[in-house]
Order: sequence, then C-alpha cells, then structure tokens
Amino acid sequence: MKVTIKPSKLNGTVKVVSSKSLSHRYVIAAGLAKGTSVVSNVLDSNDLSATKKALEGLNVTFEDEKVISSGYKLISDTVDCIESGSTLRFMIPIYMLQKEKVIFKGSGGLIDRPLNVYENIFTDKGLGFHHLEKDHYLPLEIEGKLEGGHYKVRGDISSQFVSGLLFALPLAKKDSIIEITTPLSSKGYVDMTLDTLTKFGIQYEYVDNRIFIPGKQKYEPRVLDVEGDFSQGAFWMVAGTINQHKLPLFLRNLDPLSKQGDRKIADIISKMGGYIYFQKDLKQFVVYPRQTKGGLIIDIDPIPDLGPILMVLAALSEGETHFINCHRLKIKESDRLNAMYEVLTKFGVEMKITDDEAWITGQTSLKGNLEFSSYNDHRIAMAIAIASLRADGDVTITDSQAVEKSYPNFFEVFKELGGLVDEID
Ligand SMILES: O=C(O)C1=C[C@@H](OP(=O)(O)O)[C@@H](O)[C@H](O)C1
Ligand SMILES: C=C(OP(=O)(O)O)C(=O)O
Repeated sequence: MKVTIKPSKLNGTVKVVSSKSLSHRYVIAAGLAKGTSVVSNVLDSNDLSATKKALEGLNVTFEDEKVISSGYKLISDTVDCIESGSTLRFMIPIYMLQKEKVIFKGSGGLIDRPLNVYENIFTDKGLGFHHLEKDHYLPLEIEGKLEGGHYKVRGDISSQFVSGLLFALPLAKKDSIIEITTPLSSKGYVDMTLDTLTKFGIQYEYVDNRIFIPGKQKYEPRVLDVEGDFSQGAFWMVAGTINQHKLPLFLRNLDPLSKQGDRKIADIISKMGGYIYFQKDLKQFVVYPRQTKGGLIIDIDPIPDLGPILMVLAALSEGETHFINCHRLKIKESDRLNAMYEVLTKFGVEMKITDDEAWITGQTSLKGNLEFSSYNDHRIAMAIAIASLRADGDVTITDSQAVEKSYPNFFEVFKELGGLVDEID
C-alpha cells in the first residue's frame, strides 16, 4: 500500500490505541495462568496476532476477551513471530520450559535482529540454540528444558531478553537469579514486565542488578484492561505541537501515571517549549501548536521507540537538538538512525549522524512533493506522516502498510482529524 498526504492541518480528539507492550505482557501472563483470565482492549495488530498464535501453540485459547489455559502444554512445534521482536524474545524462554524441539521463524528485519544474549546463556547451560541459516538469526531451533539457576544477562542490547526470562523463570523447577551484567537499556520495559508479574501473583525480589525469582510459582488468572499507548500517543502529541491549526489536539486513553517509560514524551515536549497538559476532569492530554526550541540533549537509551518522532520534532524546533545513544535505533525493524537521516535530509533538514549520535538543526518548514519508503518500519511511516504536516507539498509513503505492526488504523485516525490522505493498494 502507498499513501499520499496533501498538506493538512489536524484538529479534534484521538482515542489513542491500546499499548502494544502491555497487550503482549497481559496476554502472555494470562496465557501462563491456568484458568480463564479476561483481558480487555488488547491491541489488534500484526504483532499481537503473532503473540496470540504463539500462545495457542501452548494450548491457550482466545474467546473474545477471554484468555483460557488448561495448563502449559506444547501443541505446535513452530512459532512464527512475523516481525515482532517482543514475541520472539518473550516466547523463546517460555517455549524452553519444555524439552521438545521448536522452530522459531520470522520475517522482514526480524531475521537479523540480535538473539546473541540468549544464545550465550542457553548454550552455556547446555541447551540447544541453533540458527538454521548461516547468516541470519532466524529460523532458529531450540531444544532443551530451562531449569532455573543463575543467568548472567547483558542488559544493553535489548531489555526484551530480561523480560523473556522474567516471564519463564517463575515456572522453572529451581529458583533463579537474573544478574544484569551491564547498565540496563530500555529499563521502563522491564519495569512494565515486573509490574505485570506482580499483577498476576508472581513473586520476585529486585536488588541492585539482580532479580531473584523463586521457582515453581503459579500465575493466577486475572481480569485486566490494557491502557493506551504512550509510544503511539507520542505521534499525536508531536502532531499537535507542530500542527498549523490554531486549535489543540485532545488525546484520550492515556494514563499520566502509567508505568510506560514513553510517557516521558510529554515532559520532553514541554522542555522544548511545547504547550501540553493533562486535563484531569476530562481525562485527556491537550496539545497546543507551538514553536518549539532545540538546545536539548536527548538520551534515546531509555526511550528508543520515541526516536523517530522526536527527530521530526527536532527538525521543526529552533536551533540544534543533540541525540545520544542512538545505536539503540539501529537494531529495530529498520536501522532507524539511518532511515531518519535519509528521511530528514530528503525533507531538506540539516542533520549529522555518527554511529551513536545525531544532531538536527530545525527549520520552519520541510520540502514537499516527495516520495519516501516506510523502510518497512511502522515508526518511520508514522514519523513521515506527522512530518508531512509541515511539508510544502504532497508527501507519499510507499509500503505504508508497515503501520499494521502496531497501529493498523493510524491513517484512518489521521483522516478523521482532517488529514488529506489518498490510499492506493
Ligand atoms: O519490551 C517491550 O515491550 C519493548 C522493548 C523495547 O525494545 P528494547 O528493549 O530492545 O529496546 C521497545 O523498543 C519495543 O518496542 C518494545
Ligand atoms: C521495536 C519495536 O518492537 P519489537 O521489538 O517488539 O519488534 C517497536 O515497536 O518499535
């Protein structure tokens, strides 16, 4: 699919889509709890379909909002994670709670996203972990049973390795320690996992860089609701800020006290001179258009998913904005640092990058009448769409269906707000 966006101004109210990260976590924990849980407002997207299918392979069934498990049992020996890093890295240790061989598959960029952290710790424990194609991480064959014990885990490649172990180890026979051997990147996501475990009755103790997890625990079925997604709300917050409409955007379904690390977006916009606040009585964020200022150093390490859209904001903020720890952006669905460099320089923006940093000098408008690739990356597609609000002409995005990974109706919402979008199949 391809979309062409004509110069548009957005106005109105968005009910922000459900959190991808919490949807993954709640259905996984519910799937590991014997009995019936009820999880409402689970995100309906490609990534969540992959996680649900992976759970079905362990004898979990889904009926509307019900997640039903009659006990952990392997019924499928293949798991297709499509392009979802969370599904892959969360489900590997969970499938390793039994001893049979299982093949993990994936597509797009996922086949090359790192799995070396698991490879090191599982081969150390004598478990099977074999890449079936020489130059790619996937397909992957795993074999052997995770028994608990002491796991030394690097935390600087992806927090998803820590989260995956955290889901599985409470069900292992023996007690475990996860020792995080480097500073933990994307820490907010591990906090979300720990919070989910607590909600489902799992015990652990987190002291310094070690998480102690008693074995032989049981997940308890629960009734829960998935809140809105700050990583996705961020696109609308930046849209509301850079928009040339006189009126604000109103964003509903976001909890300002959420555990999501990406709720930081509202503070960053404020620090850059934006005007955004939470209106308690109406439970909504209100975002007014403002000329924002650069001059900030933004550390991407804890908030990698905000990278692309913050770069768009920097491109339209006065002065220079400096981004650090950008290597984290290179191992997502695309190399997001390079992709944003190509996108913004094509829009006419002055941008410099190294392997780990970026400097963006803002300007008042962007070039138009341009065609961009989505890089098959949902966050790049959405960032280009929001940038188009300040382009001097039409903006076309090819492979725009990439948004189906996390926000299938993104362009419909864009249109409902007054965006002029033509879609071509
Ligand atoms: O645990 C999660 O839900 C996620 C963790 C982050 O990945 P990393 O830990 O690899 O940065 C984030 O980028 C991803 O979109 C979702
Ligand atoms: C990187 C992302 O997700 P995942 O790692 O689950 O593929 C993302 O949503 O931007």
